[in-house]
Amino acid sequence: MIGRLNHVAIAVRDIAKASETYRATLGAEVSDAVPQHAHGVTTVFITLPNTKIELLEPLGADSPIEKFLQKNPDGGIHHICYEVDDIIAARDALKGKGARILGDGEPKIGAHGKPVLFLHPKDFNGTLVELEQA
Ligand SMILES: CC[C@@H](C(=O)O)C(=O)SCCNC(=O)CCNC(=O)[C@H](O)C(C)(C)COP(=O)(O)OP(=O)(O)OC[C@H]1O[C@@H](n2cnc3c(N)ncnc32)[C@H](O)[C@@H]1OP(=O)(O)O
Ligand SMILES: [Co+2]
Repeated sequence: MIGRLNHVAIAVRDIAKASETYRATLGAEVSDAVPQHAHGVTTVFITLPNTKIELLEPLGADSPIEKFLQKNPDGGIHHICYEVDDIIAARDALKGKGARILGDGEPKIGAHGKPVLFLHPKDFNGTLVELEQA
């Protein structure tokens, strides 16, 4: 079902500082920061030859990454995002196998303008999984 690795997301407290580490220390191509109000995070994407890194900073009072950063104050890997051809078919197949779809179970438009869904980390080896329609 899953296809390409779209991105690996890292939660950080200070996205400007983290972006500078990728740009100046690691020599990577770094995007501008974009507030994603529907998701409660600000994102920066680092383009690598074979995938992307998504930096996430909390946005607003109810950010879904706030608790994670309280547990991991230095930041850390937050989720991995796989592409799927048909997100509704993938969701329904996963639900049928007992996986928990987070939120209301309906896809939201993600950072790339495509539908995304999240799967509970307890169902996937302790890793929060995002699915993005290819
Ligand atoms: C910009 C849009 C989009 C894109 O296009 O790329 C994004 O990436 S948005 C990214 C941010 N959005 C989300 O993360 C949405 C989905 N997340 C959630 O619904 C919640 O964060 C959560 C995963 C259900 C966690 O809820 P929370 O209230 O923060 O914590 P809990 O205490 O309820 O956690 C339960 C359990 O799971 C463990 N956990 C939590 N987060 C992670 C994680 N990122 N990776 C691995 N494990 C995680 C947590 O430690 C708890 O475990 P126990 O302590 O053992 O109970
Ligand atoms: Co993501």
